[in-house]
Amino acid sequence: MSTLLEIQNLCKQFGGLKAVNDVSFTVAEGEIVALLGPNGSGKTTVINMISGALPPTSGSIRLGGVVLSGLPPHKIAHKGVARTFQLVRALPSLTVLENVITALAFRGKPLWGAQARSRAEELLQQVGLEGRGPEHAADLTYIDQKRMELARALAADPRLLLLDEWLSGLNPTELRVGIDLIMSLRERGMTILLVEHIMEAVRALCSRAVVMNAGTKIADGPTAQVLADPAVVAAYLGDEDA
Ligand SMILES: Nc1ncnc2c1ncn2[C@@H]1O[C@H](COP(=O)(O)OP(=O)(O)OP(=O)(O)O)[C@@H](O)[C@H]1O
Repeated sequence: MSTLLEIQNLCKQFGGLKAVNDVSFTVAEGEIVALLGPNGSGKTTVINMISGALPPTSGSIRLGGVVLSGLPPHKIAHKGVARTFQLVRALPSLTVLENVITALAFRGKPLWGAQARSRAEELLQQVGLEGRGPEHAADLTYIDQKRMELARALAADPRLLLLDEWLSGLNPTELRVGIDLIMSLRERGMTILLVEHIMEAVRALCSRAVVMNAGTKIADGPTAQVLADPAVVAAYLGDEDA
């Protein structure tokens, strides 16, 4: 497998706080990698730097060899990075179909009119919302909002999908559905970096895990091995909320 995402010596400083401290890791093409760590360990800050929401203090981020660090979010999106957020960010007054069509209009090669409509319907089918296009986004259940958010991220035809706690807040039945949906993306060859606190999902989905603690990378390897690592267990035990 060839390397798609390459993060080298990444740092982010907020005043006196080193939120991300010299972190390096890679994600290969077609792989699902978990980015783990107790609350406040710097995971979302890493995701924010990959997507361009925050500029790194130092270090580099490359996608397929192309440097992303320092570019604004829309340019990074056009180079193939899409993300979901911890809290769903949809357009509640629009229909489900319109929400996806809007995302198609903002991608690197925008789609319009009938082409956009047909691609949006295809994406809705892919996330399990077939035929639900005319419904108002505000009326969707939580899992369906999550599905729609995923369709909006996939509208960009990303090379790398960043899922920031996409599965959080789901009940056990919905969680199973969510895990299956991410598995179906993996079967289509999607490369995913996933921040997640639900270990059941991490074990089911991720071949590899990278663990952070207090801004520093403390483990990186096959998921089962990493989760059994005493340093990882100790980091989580030190965090009552995890
Ligand atoms: N914009 C910001 N300004 C100042 N400090 C920040 C900012 N964003 C994050 N931090 C701090 O950086 C540290 C890492 O936060 P981050 O949100 O990346 O952690 P996390 O691992 O994603 O946590 P969680 O699992 O709770 O989402 C925390 O101490 C946080 O308070």
